[in-house]
Amino acid sequence: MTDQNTPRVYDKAKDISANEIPVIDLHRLRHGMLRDRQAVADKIAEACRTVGFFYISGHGIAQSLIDDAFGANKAFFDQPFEKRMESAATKDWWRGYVPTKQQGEGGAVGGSIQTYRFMLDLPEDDPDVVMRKPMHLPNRWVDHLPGFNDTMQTYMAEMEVLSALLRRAFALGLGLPEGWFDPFYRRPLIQQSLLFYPKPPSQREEDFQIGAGEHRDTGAFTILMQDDAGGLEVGHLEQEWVAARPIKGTYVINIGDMMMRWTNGRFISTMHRVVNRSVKDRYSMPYFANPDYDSIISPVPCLVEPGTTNAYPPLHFGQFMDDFYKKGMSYLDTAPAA
Ligand SMILES: O=C(O)CCC(=O)C(=O)O
Ligand SMILES: [Fe+2]
Repeated sequence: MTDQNTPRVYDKAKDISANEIPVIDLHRLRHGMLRDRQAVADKIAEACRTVGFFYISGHGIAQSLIDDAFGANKAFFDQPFEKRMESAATKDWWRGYVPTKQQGEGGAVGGSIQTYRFMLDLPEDDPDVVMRKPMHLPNRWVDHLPGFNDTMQTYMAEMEVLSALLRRAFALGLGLPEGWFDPFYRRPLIQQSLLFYPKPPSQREEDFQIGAGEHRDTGAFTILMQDDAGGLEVGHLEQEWVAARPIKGTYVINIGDMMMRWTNGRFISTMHRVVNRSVKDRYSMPYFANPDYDSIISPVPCLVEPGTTNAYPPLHFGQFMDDFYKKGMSYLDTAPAA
C-alpha cells in the first residue's frame, strides 16, 4: 500500500538526442513529385514503426499564426476562474472549458491540466448535426476576448490542411494509395485543445505534479504545438521516459490508438505524459486528428499478413468516442475547484 501523505516524485525523464525522436522536414511532401513525397513518407513510416513520435519542420503553418494561437490560449487561461467557467463543458455539450481532470475509467487523463476544447463546427442542417447531438453541438466561442474566435477559426482551418497532408503521408508510407484515409475524414470528430499546465509551486522534486497522466491518444494521430517550457515525456520503446524537448517551429506528431488499429499494430501508439518542471506555466495545443463518427476502424486488409490474424476487432469510432468523453466528464459529478 502507498502512503497517501507521501508526495509522489516523478523521476526526471532522460534527455535523448533528436535522432531518437526524428525531426522530419515536410517541405518535399508539400511541394514535391510523387517520388519526393514517397521519400518523406518512408521516413515518417519508419518513425511510426519504431517510436510512434516524430517532429515536423517545413509544415507550412506560419509562426505568426502559431504565436496568435498561443496568445488566445494564454488570454483564455488568464481569465479568472468564474469567467472561464462561463464556457465550461457540460455532460450534454462537451466542447469548451474542462477545468480539471480526474484519473478516470476509459483512459481519461488525470493531472493538473486544464483544457479548452474545440471540435468541427458543421452547418446546422447537416444530417450529423440533426441526428447526433451532442457530439456535433457547436463550439463555445468566447466573444468577449478580442480576436480569440477569429484566431482559433483560422488556426483550426490550417490544422485541417496539415492533418490531410499527414494522413496522405501515412498512407504512402504504408504502401497504400495516398487518399486511402480520406473517406474517413468527411465530418471528422477532430479536437483542437488549448492546454494549460500551472507552474509547480517550487523547484523541489516533490512539488512537481503530474500535468497529464500517462496515456495513449485515442484518435488516429495528434499534431501538437508546445511552448518552450518542456515537460512532454515519451515512454520510448516502453523502457524509460524520455523528454520530447521543445524545438522551436516544429510540431510533435504522435500515433494514436486508431492508427495502430488501422495498421494492425505496425504503427505504434506510444505512452506519454506531461510533467511541468519549469518555473513558468506551460501552454500547449494538440490537434487530435480523429476520424468521422461513423467510421468502423479495422486493420487495412493488405496490412494483415497472410497466415497471421487481424489483431483488432472492428470498432465503431463514434460510439467509442461518445463513451470516452462521457467517462472523461465524470469530474462533473463533483464540483470543480478554482
Ligand atoms: O501537452 C502536451 O504536450 C501533450 C498533451 C497530451 O498528450 C494530450 O492532451 O493527449
Ligand atoms: Fe496525449
